[in-house]
Amino acid sequence: MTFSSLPQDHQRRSAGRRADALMDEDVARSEFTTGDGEQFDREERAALRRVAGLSTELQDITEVEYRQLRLERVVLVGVWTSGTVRDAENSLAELAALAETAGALVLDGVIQRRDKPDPATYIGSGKAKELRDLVLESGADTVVCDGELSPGQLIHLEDVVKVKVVDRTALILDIFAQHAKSREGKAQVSLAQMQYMLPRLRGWGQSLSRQMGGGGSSSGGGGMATRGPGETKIETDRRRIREKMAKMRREIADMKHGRELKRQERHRNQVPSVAIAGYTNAGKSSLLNQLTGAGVLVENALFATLDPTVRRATTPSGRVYTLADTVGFVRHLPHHLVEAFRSTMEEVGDADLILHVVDGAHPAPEEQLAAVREVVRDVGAHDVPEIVVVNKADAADELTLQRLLRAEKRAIAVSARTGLGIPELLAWIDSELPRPAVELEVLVPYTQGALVSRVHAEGEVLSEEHTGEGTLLKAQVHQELAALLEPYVPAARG
Ligand SMILES: Nc1nc2c(ncn2[C@@H]2O[C@H](COP(=O)(O)OP(=O)(O)OP(=O)(O)O)[C@@H](O)[C@H]2O)c(=O)[nH]1
Ligand SMILES: [Mg+2]
Repeated sequence: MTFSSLPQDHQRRSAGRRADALMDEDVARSEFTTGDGEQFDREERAALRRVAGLSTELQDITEVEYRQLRLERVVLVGVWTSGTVRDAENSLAELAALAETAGALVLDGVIQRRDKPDPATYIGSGKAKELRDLVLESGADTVVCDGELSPGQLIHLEDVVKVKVVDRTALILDIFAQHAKSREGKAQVSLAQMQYMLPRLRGWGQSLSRQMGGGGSSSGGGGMATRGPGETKIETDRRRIREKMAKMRREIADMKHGRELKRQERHRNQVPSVAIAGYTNAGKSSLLNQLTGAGVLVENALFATLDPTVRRATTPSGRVYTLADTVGFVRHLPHHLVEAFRSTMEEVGDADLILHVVDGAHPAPEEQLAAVREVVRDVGAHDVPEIVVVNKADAADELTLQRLLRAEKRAIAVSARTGLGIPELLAWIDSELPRPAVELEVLVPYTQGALVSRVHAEGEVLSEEHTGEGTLLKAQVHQELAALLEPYVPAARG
């Protein structure tokens, strides 16, 4: 990613770029909207509002030409049904970031105020024609809609704007497909893509049948032609896809079994686990790197991480725990994907502690917190203790930080970039990890040094003394370690 994808960057840029008369008019109009519950201004309803500053087109002509060779040129369109104009613009800015992450060049973005999306064409039919003009004027080859469209809406809107129309769901699926690395991650994404594709086959099938009809089918006999060849073709395609999906589900179930075993292993060793969850681009991977020194990919792009990474880490007091990085959340995460990515969510549900990372420099961090919590609740992780880690404190404004820390009882401000607040966070993690259950006193001979190290790493050492016979330890350890130490309990040796 060579250009910035952060929504707030768009906003910053948009603030300084409102010279254009049309935009000025829009800005002026937006002052009439004061938010929820108010009757929509008539003019507002009629207008296709241009969201300023969304274009990521570069001024440098050589770079533009280079990018035009390989990137799709897109225009974004959203239907704004509730909330303030800022909410609507944020949503479209996020869509722009998603489109860029998918490798597209965003030329323009518009939103329409409506009670609900038009059942036929998503935006109103009149607006769809205006959108067609915008597409022509900007030279776009794709329209991206900020929602999940029905198969019919996609087809009808495509008929009007005469370029490819994709929705938010398809876009996110595409990003996931580009980024998934592990075999399981890849399988899950293609399963989700097939699920999304299945009800939308009709459209492709229809145009296919038209083509075939034109070419003249070779079936000859009129008797069996009660069904068009196209329809038969769709049915075969559907069946093939269903079979493939079933096969894929079985494969995923097998892979899941392997992961399950690994997790049980970790459980048996009673290594406490901490899961990092949070909205996409909040800085989860950066935090993992800060806490463990791991070299996990950090990118100013949405969904840089699509496979759960688990690292071993040590608290300041020397206790070992595992830290899992997870896939980021996004609003309106396609339903099939929530299902498909349950695997990484399961890490979250199973953890002893959740570090919920939120980007303190984002314009709407509270919304991100809420969106993540909704999914966390969905996977049954509601009783796992949570620490809210307000990240990017170096870039966030002080008021926002104060507001978040006041609202969230268990929160801490950090910067994964500068290291600010990290020692405090580590100390907090240390105090939150479950305490080992068995307290014992042992005299471990010096030949068993490895065992002493394990007590340090996995248990809690209360006192340690080096005697002539070995290390005299008073410690709290988990069951398994207690069993290994059993022979060295002085009383047992008589
Ligand atoms: N200013 C600032 N930027 C940060 C900080 N932490 C992370 N970033 C930046 O935020 C962007 C996203 O960081 P990642 O760690 O990849 O975020 P993530 O939550 O893992 O993102 P996904 O895996 O894409 O969901 C990168 O450009 C980071 O450099 C911070 O403390 N301060
Ligand atoms: Mg990441």
